[in-house]
Amino acid sequence: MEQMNSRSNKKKVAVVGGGLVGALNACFFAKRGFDVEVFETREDIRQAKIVKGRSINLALSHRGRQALKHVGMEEKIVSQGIPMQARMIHSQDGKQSPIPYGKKGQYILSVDRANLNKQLLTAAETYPNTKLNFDYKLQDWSAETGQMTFVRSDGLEEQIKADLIVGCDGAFSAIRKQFLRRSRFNYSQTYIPHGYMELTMPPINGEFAMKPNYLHIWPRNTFMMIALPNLDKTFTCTLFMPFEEFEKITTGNEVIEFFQKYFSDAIPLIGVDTLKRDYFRLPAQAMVSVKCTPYHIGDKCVLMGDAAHAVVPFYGQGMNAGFEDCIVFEEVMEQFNEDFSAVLPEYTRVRVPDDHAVADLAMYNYVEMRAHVNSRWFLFRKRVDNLLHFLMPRTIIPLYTMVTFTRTRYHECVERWQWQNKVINYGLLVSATGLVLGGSYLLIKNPPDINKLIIPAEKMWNRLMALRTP
Ligand SMILES: Cc1cc2nc3c(=O)[nH]c(=O)nc-3n(C[C@H](O)[C@H](O)[C@H](O)COP(=O)(O)OP(=O)(O)OC[C@H]3O[C@@H](n4cnc5c(N)ncnc54)[C@H](O)[C@@H]3O)c2cc1C
Ligand SMILES: Cc1cnn(-c2ccc(OCc3ccccc3)c(C(=O)O)c2)c1-c1ccc(Cl)c(F)c1
Repeated sequence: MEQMNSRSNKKKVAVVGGGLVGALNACFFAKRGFDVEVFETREDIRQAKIVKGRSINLALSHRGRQALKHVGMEEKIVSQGIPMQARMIHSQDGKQSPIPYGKKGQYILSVDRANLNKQLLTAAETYPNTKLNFDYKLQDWSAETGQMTFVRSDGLEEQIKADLIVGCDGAFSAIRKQFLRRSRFNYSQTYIPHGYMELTMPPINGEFAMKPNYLHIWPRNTFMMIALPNLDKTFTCTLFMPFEEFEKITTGNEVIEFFQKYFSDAIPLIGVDTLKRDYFRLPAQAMVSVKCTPYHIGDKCVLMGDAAHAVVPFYGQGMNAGFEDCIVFEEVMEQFNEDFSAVLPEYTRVRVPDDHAVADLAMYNYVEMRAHVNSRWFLFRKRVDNLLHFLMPRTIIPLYTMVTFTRTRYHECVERWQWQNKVINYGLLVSATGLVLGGSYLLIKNPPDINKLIIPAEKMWNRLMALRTP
């Protein structure tokens, strides 16, 4: 049965995918008065019990909040999130070191993924010109006619047409498949060797097991773990580790041995039995990075969110970038007066460099943290970042601050970070040179009495020898 757009003179927009970005996008288009229909393959999660295999909570930061603000959802979502004002770095010896993110107002929020998705779906549904369709799986679609074929769980097919198709169907997008059949569509995907597993840290005596207003990080080079707080006073711990390491651990005792070696302080907080049980609840999940361009086909279809740019989660920006996609598209719609034939190519031109930059940043972070970052290095880097920013607040802005607490375009964050690194390296070179020249000048001007030097050195040597155990 073909459904034509006959309900209003406004064009019909079909949002494929009712996840985080699709649900938010529906609000953006509905707010503009379009005739919006959302098609989601899953059942309505507001009636379902648990959404298996998805990260349970997420870090929401400035970019995502600005998008929520545009549709009047920021306050509601922020009120249901838990602020994380600093990182809490867990060293291997169990020491915990807080490092603030910046000024008082600079914090990220731990938000529940399922709750956020439900709230956004309900917000979309409040618009009279929006309809949500669940159990609609996109099978195929035509770029020429804008006709989509959906299959239902009873096997029935349904053809539906729209003036604009917005692909928000995630990293393994069915909408994107049509793009892959076309020439001059550039696409790359990378699965990283690490997987992730989520473990729950229960409350202790009804209270959070750790300080709640922190992003807890256990950086162990190859292995990393983070913990974000939940409103029910649990923490969701995410363990990142190469799949081959996950596969080596096959018994409960091996889980405990592994945690004893790398995350010993977490064992009493998660609990031995909980740890042994949760570790085998679900297998480790894969992480993929997807980059593609262009994001549009003609004036018919545009990709947003993970369908356009799935990123590895080592910067906490995937959802924030997808939410920012919605703002950028909105800005271009305003600029080109909703003329899709102009809006879509301009959206690709403007947004691709930034989404590729955040994908590269996330991958860079993954490589950097896996290779170099243990707790000592993490602390050192962040303290240096914060000190330089304190000394030269307008010249040196930590990369993480630009990405997380501003709407500076992602690609400009990278450019500025590269420029700042040059300034810092140049400054270090000049100071090192000054030290060497100054030191040499002083040595030449007032040469030391070598005899005095020799005696202390001799005395030091004798002391060292005396320390030697027989
Ligand atoms: C471990 C992990 C931790 C993360 N942490 C963070 C974080 O801290 N902060 C952050 O900003 N981001 C984070 N992310 C990234 C974030 O989860 C994603 O960027 C975000 O979910 C993307 O939203 P989306 O709507 O584009 O895609 P999805 O959330 O994947 O939604 C896609 C929707 O489309 C539906 N769908 C799929 N195929 C079809 C079809 N054929 N027909 C109809 N519907 C379909 C799906 O059912 C789903 O509902 C994390 C990701 C992972 C894996
Ligand atoms: C979910 C979420 C939200 N933000 N971040 C995040 C990411 C990177 C960071 O620093 C990079 C760096 C630290 C030290 C040296 C170089 C780079 C910081 C920080 O500065 O606190 C915070 C994460 C996150 C996600 C996964 C892992 Cl594994 C992780 F550790 C944290």
